[in-house]
Amino acid sequence: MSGERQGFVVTGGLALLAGAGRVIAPLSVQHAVDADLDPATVVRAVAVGAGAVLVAGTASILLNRRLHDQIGRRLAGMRRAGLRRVHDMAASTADRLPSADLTARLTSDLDQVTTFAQGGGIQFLTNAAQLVIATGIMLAYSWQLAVPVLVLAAAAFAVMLGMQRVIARRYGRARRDLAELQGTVTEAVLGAPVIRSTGTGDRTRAKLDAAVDRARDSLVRTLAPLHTNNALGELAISTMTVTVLLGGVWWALSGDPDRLTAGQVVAMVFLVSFFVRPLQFLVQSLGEAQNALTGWRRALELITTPSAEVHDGVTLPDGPVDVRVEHVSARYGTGPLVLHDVTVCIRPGEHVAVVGRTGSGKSTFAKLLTRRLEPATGAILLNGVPLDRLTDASLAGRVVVVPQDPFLFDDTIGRNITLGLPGATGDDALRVLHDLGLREWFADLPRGLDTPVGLRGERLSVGERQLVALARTALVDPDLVVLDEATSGVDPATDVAVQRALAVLTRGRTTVSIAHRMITAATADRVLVFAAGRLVQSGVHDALVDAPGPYADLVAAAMSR
Ligand SMILES: Nc1ncnc2c1ncn2[C@@H]1O[C@H](COP(=O)(O)OP(=O)(O)OP(=O)(O)O)[C@@H](O)[C@H]1O
Repeated sequence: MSGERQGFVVTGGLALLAGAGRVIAPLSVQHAVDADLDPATVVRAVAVGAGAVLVAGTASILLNRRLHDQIGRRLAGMRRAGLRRVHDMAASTADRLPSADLTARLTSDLDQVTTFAQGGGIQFLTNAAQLVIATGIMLAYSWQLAVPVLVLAAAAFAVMLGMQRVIARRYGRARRDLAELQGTVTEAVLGAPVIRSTGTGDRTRAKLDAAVDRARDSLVRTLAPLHTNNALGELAISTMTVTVLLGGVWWALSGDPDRLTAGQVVAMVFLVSFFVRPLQFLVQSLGEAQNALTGWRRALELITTPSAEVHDGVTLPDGPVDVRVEHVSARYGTGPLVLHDVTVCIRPGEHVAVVGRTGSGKSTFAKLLTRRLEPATGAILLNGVPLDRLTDASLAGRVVVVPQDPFLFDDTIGRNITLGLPGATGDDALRVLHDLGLREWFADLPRGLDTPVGLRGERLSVGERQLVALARTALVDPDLVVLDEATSGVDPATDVAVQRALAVLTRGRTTVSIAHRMITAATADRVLVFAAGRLVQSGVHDALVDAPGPYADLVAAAMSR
């Protein structure tokens, strides 16, 4: 037997023991009653009953421990795998991927599974076992009394199930209203300065009040079916008890030789409640079980989404990188094409500046080069190898992106610079800062390399964050740099430092700069001009600026600012 199957058998066995232990009590009572409460039989019955309770309790504890342990381990594994997938997706896609949403969804899905499995799930198992055993004993005692009980139970089950669906629907509505309330509160808190400065406090308060009222109303609406269901359970128990009692007594009086003994009638009455309570519980927790199952399925779906990482591809051939873009067009998701039929070659060591109006497709072009977006048509080749066949491992450190606002980890400047190169030391960081002409900037730092940058680098300005990212990039010594120039928040002194560092970094290295300032375009080897998703001009600054066309217009617009 495989380990997993053996595990199921042990779990099932423990659940049966726990369920059976509870059902022994009515049997003991029956023996005691049928022996006319003979002291010896009563003592024996009590001893058996006590033993059964002990066995049921122990089985329950063992089952609890076992399930807690196994479920905990399995869910932790799923959480790890799921978060890894979210991280991979965030690193390898340019779509506006709601990674935070995915993480929140995974967390709540798995929490749902945990809550059910560790709480209701264990009870679900023992109650199911109890239901099966109680049914078996009732049928063994008297099918004549058991059948009406089962018919009544089936009817009660059907009604309770229908009611449960209503409850689930109303709970769903309540959950949506609560989420909306949460969203409204978050918006009001985050937008507080805007709300105050625009004098729209009253409107916000009214919106908040309405959201609170909606959430309260929909929560209240769940109560009526909930109470009805509980009442239905009680009604079912009473009806069945009366049926068994009246039926048993009437039968006893009929003088039928097969009639039940007094003890058996009493035991049947007990069994009815041992039968209906679990039924009620099962119906009530069916919704939770369904939610848990949906959560489990959604988490699995996320975990098994194929990874975009390339492990078994080709290694990027050594040396400076040449880039060939052949008839490439691109789109986001299922949206329209935002880049059309772009063809361009970038020589090894060439510094190309990409310019164009906002929305013209510059960043999309950069994302394509760094494999954060797949071309819809056409191909991109690095050193003659299609980009989608290059392994992630061979691209790491050789193709590097410097975003507009680089991400820094909550650590020191030194460690943020050295993190890309395993084994790099503070001396390496100092050397690279020196090479990039950043010693002066560095000298002004309060604690040198040990200066903490804060969460996401918030203690540094955008320009300074770019300086750290440029130093990090220079230390890794990549063959292709794709740089998105910062558009704002860079003071003149830092700007000079950035330009100086850039000049060193791009020297002899294939570089694609998304240039937001004309100075960057003017100092690049070549300028690519994009307009409405098309590459409309390509050439050196001096030649383009003198010819009438989009580039000359852009330069003129920049000068008139
Ligand atoms: N993640 C995305 N999902 C959907 N559409 C996008 C996404 N990113 C960009 N776009 C769309 O693609 C087009 C090109 O955008 P892109 O960001 O490449 O332009 P850009 O020239 O870099 O602009 P900017 O200078 O403002 O950054 C635009 O119409 C934009 O709305």
